[in-house]
Amino acid sequence: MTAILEIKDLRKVYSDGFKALNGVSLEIEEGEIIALLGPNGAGKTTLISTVCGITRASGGSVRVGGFDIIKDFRAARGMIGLVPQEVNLEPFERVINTVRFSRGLFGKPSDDTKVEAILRQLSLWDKRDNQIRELSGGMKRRVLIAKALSHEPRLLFLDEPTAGVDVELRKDMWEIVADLKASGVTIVLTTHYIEEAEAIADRVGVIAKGELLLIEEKSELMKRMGQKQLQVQLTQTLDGIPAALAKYGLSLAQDGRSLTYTYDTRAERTGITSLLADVAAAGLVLRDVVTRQSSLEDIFVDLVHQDAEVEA
Ligand SMILES: Nc1ncnc2c1ncn2[C@@H]1O[C@H](COP(=O)(O)OP(=O)(O)OP(=O)(O)O)[C@@H](O)[C@H]1O
Repeated sequence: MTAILEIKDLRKVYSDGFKALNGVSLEIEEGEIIALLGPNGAGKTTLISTVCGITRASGGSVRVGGFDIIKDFRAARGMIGLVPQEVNLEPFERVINTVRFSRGLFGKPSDDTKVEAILRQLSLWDKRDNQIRELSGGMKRRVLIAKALSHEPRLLFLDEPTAGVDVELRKDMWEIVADLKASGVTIVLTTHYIEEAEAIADRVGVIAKGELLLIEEKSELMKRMGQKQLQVQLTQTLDGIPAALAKYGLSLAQDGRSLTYTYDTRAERTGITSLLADVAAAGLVLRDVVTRQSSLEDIFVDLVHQDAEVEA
């Protein structure tokens, strides 16, 4: 596989001195779907704008399909499609002309067969002669995607494609993204929705305060999510973990009144039955037992939180 996007140590300092990107490095293989998760103001839009040449980087480098975004701007930009967060369409323009015009902006010869294929892929062909103002919000978002695809880019950025969209439309969008991937387009999307990243991404990146804290295969993250914790609450207070329970790798709560056991839900044997038997054999009396599943959301919150602590 070849990298369609190579970002090295990308930095952005805005004119007011604000550091929005603090050395982000990232490689994306052709055909992947990457979801970038991050809280408000994390730098997601700045990252996309810099790659697309809308914002100028303060340091670092970006190559798209091997082309440097500064030295070979036209070639690099021609490979990218951008679907912005905000709907910025001309209300009185017809759908088909909007897409034709965008294609022309990239210097591509007019090709109505291509435009038709794009409109059909996005279920907009029946609306081709409608004015933009006559479309629903979901259709307008699809027009934005059609525009972004008009010059046949290989890498598509979707900046919060489902922000403020209802559940049904969100699922439609996920299907569109899956279709685009099947047609060979590499996709980078930003989102606040963890379930969105879970549903469609191959890899998930977490950005906070201008730094990429993690980028990992979704399946690896899912493995971590497979971990569950069992908290054994006791009637007595312990000073330490009893030797008879050493093999379970337990952690003792600060107040000495509960033991926590971490296990893999998908393992053949979780070890819970023998743990509880050994707890009883060690003379400990249970007050309660609580289980908890770690989710992608926990991982996300932990990471963002740790980052804030390091900085404090
Ligand atoms: N033109 C600008 N001048 C100064 N600061 C800016 C400018 N544009 C963005 N910022 C700041 O850079 C930081 C990152 O903004 P950015 O829009 O990239 O975040 P984001 O992760 O996309 O957030 P959201 O999820 O809210 O869209 C924010 O603190 C923002 O205020």
